[in-house]
Amino acid sequence: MKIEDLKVQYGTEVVLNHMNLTIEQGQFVCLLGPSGCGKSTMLRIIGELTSHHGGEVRVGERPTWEAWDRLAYVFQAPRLVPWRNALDNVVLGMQLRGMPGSKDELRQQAREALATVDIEHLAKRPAHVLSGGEQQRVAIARGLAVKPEILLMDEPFSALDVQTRHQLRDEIVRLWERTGLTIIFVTHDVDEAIIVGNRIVVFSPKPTTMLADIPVDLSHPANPLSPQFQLIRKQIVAKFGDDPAVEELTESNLG
Ligand SMILES: Nc1ncnc2c1ncn2[C@@H]1O[C@H](COP(=O)(O)OP(=O)(O)OP(=O)(O)O)[C@@H](O)[C@H]1O
Repeated sequence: MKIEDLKVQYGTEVVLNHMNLTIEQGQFVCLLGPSGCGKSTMLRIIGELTSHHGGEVRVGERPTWEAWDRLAYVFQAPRLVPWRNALDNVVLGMQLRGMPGSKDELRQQAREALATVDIEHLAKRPAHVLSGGEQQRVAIARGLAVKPEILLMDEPFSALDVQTRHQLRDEIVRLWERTGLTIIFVTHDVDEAIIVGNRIVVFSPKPTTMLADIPVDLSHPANPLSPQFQLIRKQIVAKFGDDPAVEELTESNLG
């Protein structure tokens, strides 16, 4: 996936300008930066949910509007149909994508996607009675069921309680290691970025620039108590100097 000279402007405000980013297949890339710097905007552009005003975004050889079938999105809120059960929410996602197969075949694939996130046993439960963590697992299963090459995740765990957030971080890392998926993960939490990502792209506060592109050569999920973790943390925090944005990024939610 390649972003070249990207520009996004709303009215007179330029949110992103001259942004370049190349992501290789199989990377787990965290886009880290303070509120309002344009992380979600960049993700939405990759996912073709919003348009840009300059530059190019390509997935493989194709522009994003031709590559939508290679991408899946997981939002901060699970966005399930509340009266449908978990399985049928996943099937709906597949149907909206126009995936081929009979209803039974789609259901079987949906069941497999639920099993990937350990909630096959909840398949028949209506979405509105599921816990927040269970709902987010359904949302991840819905994303996986369309068999994407790139999973786009926009602060997917930030609305969850601490324990569930930790569990899902571990699970997404295991899933990434098992599947070789490319994951692009937006967060404003420096610890979360180091725990899950094998590469961290650090955005400055507005006017937004890329402050750093940091490889995380740790075994994942990374252990926050390890000296290597703390070293990378220091490296990121130093990029912000005295900027007050650093407080937001380091408000630890490690629990
Ligand atoms: N459709 C839009 N119209 C006008 N302004 C927009 C639009 N979409 C985003 N913006 C503005 O662009 C800036 C970047 O927003 P974005 O949501 O990408 O930030 P972010 O880094 O993801 O922040 P957060 O972590 O708070 O979600 C913000 O100032 C936002 O108000």
